Amino acid sequence: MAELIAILGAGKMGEALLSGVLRAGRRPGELVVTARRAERGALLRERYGVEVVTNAEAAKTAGTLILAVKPQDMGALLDELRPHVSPGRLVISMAAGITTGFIEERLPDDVPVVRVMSNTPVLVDEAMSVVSAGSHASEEHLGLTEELLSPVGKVLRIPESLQDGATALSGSGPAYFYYLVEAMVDAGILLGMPRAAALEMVIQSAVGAAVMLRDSGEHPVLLREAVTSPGGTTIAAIRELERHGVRAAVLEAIEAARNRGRELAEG
Ligand SMILES: NC(=O)C1=CN([C@@H]2O[C@H](COP(=O)(O)OP(=O)(O)OC[C@H]3O[C@@H](n4cnc5c(N)ncnc54)[C@H](O)[C@@H]3O)[C@@H](O)[C@H]2O)C=CC1
Ligand SMILES: O=C(O)[C@@H]1CCC=N1
Repeated sequence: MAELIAILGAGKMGEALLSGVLRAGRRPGELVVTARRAERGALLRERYGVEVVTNAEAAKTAGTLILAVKPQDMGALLDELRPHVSPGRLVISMAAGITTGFIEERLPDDVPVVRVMSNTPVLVDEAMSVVSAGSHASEEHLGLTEELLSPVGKVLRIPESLQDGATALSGSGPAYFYYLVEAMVDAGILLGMPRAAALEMVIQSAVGAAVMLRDSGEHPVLLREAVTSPGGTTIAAIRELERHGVRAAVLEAIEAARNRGRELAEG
């Protein structure tokens, strides 16, 4: 039997990964989950057919432990796991801000830790996941992590020093696009459109733009220039975006997210 994988703290991200790993062909018997609330565990058991165990049981039985709790809950979870984790286990953390050093300090010596930042498009196999090795994690551990994540999207190796930046850029990234969609739909309402029609127009424009960004091989600047006719409508909108400092706001917003990530490990 393949080694057991445990997802500890299966909330939004843990469940998204669980569903992705199952879609990728693993059997429910190859996975276990832990949950703080019994009802949450029962729901996951019913929805996916996976066994729900305690954190201690997961640590004792699983070869790979995926930590998917909030950063604020990580210290308490690691204290609970410490007596049960042996050096053979691979620990993968999905938490924002929490460094591999934070985890290594709280677990027995030499436990390999890989830090991952993924995003919610895991749910549609379009995640962006970035991975970094802790001080005891080898090429094999990075490879195992990539094997788990690649069926649910793209995976990139990055130095751990860039993890908080990646969290701000791609971990939180989907939220910025949803926010822009919301704002554009509001603009449609302002222009007198029915909400449903505005939503359809904006979503399809977003999907079309995303597919062109991914598949055309063109730089985003060239794609935008192709939409922006001389003396036309698009440049009138771009002038307003520039006048309101939207580019500077994006730079500052993403820097603020990076800085917040740095604070999270401090509790
Ligand atoms: N939501 C997102 O878009 C992303 C979240 N993340 C990271 O993923 C992690 C989880 O985030 P979400 O899924 O959004 O949060 P969530 O709150 O939906 O899930 C966390 C789950 O862990 C459970 N939990 C807490 N302590 C526990 C314990 N000791 N034992 C068992 N279960 C426990 C909670 O009850 C909850 O169900 C966070 O560290 C976050 O930084 C990373 C990338 C994207
Ligand atoms: O907002 C957060 O803290 C998490 C991490 C990246 C996306 N969501």
